[in-house]
Amino acid sequence: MAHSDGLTLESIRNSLIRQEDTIIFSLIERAKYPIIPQLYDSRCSVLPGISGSLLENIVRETEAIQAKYGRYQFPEEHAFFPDNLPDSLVPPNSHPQVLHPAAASININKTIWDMYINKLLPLIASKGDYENHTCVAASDLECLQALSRRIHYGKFVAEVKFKDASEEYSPAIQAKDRDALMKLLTFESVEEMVKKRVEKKAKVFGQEVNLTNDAGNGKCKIDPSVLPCLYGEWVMPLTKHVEVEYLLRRLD
Ligand SMILES: O=C(O)C(=O)C[C@]1(C(=O)O)C=C[C@@H](O)C=C1
Repeated sequence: MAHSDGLTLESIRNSLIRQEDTIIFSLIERAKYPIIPQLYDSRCSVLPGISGSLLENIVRETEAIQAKYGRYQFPEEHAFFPDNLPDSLVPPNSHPQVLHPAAASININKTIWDMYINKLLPLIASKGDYENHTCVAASDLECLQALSRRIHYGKFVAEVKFKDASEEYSPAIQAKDRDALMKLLTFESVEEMVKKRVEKKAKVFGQEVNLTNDAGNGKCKIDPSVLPCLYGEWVMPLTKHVEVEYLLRRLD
């Protein structure tokens, strides 16, 4: 069903499908590099007078620049270090506001950061060193932002589901019944399809391409089985968590 803002569950799902490509390409890029412990450990910081890990500092400062130029005016964008961001120099965009204003209070980037560094990275890279630490941090930031956008897109999914069936969702929202909301918004068959598709995309996008052998020797730049695991254990559960958090505030 299309709403006044033009959104449908199908259009939102199409966006999630396209975002899979971004996530998988960014992970394939990140898999080129090792895990450099000095990048993630604040005790190893080589920056005089600066606290926090090198990655934290690069992300914080990159976000400050992007905030200045309007990145966080878009409700699908969430900063990892939202405190003390500079004001945007760009005039507010004129897109209609689709989400309930309470959406702005939901940011689960701390959980996404922890999942990415401690769970996902070890599945796609091993410890080592690479001279250009900043280059690796930039690649981490690409992955983190792509994952964050996808997971927080749950707010849009939830908004459309609510508008499609407010009479079903409202009693569970009023009762603050998280389990009932989770049940209402879960589509197991869709989740199974997503897991199969991301594995297949990783196989296709990650293959070696050469002129003599189209099949690329079966070699893959990233282990395709990481993708259904990433989506099944973290991306979809966290998206659903965002959906529930959003719905709980939807009638405020
Ligand atoms: O497509 C939906 O209905 C969603 O809510 C998105 C999503 C996902 O994260 O991919 C989450 C929950 C559903 O069970 C299926 C898929």
